[in-house]
Amino acid sequence: MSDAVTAHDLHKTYPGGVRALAGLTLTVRAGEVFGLLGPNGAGKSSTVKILTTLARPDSGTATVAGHDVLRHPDRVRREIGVVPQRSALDPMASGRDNLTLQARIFGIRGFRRRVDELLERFGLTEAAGRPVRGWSGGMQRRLDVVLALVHKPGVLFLDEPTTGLDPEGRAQLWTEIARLAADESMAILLTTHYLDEADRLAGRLAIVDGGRIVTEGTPAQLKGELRGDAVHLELHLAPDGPQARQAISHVAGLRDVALDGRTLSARADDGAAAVPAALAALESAGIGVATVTVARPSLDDVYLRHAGRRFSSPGVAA
Ligand SMILES: Nc1ncnc2c1ncn2[C@@H]1O[C@H](COP(=O)(O)OP(=O)(O)OP(=O)(O)O)[C@@H](O)[C@H]1O
Repeated sequence: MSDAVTAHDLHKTYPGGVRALAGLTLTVRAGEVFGLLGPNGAGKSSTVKILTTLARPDSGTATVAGHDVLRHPDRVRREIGVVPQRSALDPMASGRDNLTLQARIFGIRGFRRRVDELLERFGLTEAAGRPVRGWSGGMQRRLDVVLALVHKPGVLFLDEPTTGLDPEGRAQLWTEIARLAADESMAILLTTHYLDEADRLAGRLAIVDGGRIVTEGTPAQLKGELRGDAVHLELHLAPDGPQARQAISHVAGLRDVALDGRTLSARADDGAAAVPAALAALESAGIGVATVTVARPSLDDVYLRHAGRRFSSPGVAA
């Protein structure tokens, strides 16, 4: 299967010295949904901007649908659909007028049928004649996706598509995205800072942190790397952290002990069996524990392992 998107060793530093990309490399295969998962500021949007020809890297190379993004940006633009983080809809125009304008820009013949089909498929036919500003956030976002699909792109970029949507709007859009990927055999590059979104939609995903990919694989592979259970112990007092970490580092059955704020995390082949010994060790060190949880590994645990902190740490938006 050919590669729909390749990025090799992308570097980008913005004026003022903010380093957004520090050697990012990724490949999206034709027909797959690839998730780029990372917290705010990780470099996801900078990657999308380069791949969609809206920004240039300082160094590195990239191709989309077989075209070099720097040498043939016009060819790339014809092959891609982009749903940007901020909606590009004209709020005063109707849904149908927004789509018609887009179809004309791309010079699509017989676009009325295509527009009607897409409106129907995304459940927007009834609202299509009304100005977009009166639509719900979820409907507007679905129209953003439709807008990106009018010219039948082979590669679709979705930049944090569900940010700001209520749970119902998110669930509906997830269903549409999953269906799109299955029906259209289109490559989709999805950026998100929602772990559950990446888990649900991406066939493969890469975790991006500090402008580079720290790990990649299928969600199941990434979680499978983490043998056994995830044990999380929340301490009463954050300053106890280092001593608590020391205290449980010798407990039999626990490994990969990490401290983030006042939460100690560890892996265990049998979490339930290891917890009593961990609690006893902490008690004899005079350290109070507020909560204990034992769970199957999640993508959050994968993130912790590779980025060295929890996804939901202060300063890391989840
Ligand atoms: N135009 C710009 N000028 C200066 N700094 C920028 C610019 N765009 C992005 N940055 C900085 O580059 C870093 C990476 O930003 P980027 O938007 O690529 O990350 P992100 O993972 O998409 O985050 P978000 O989810 O907030 O969009 C951040 O520190 C950001 O503040």
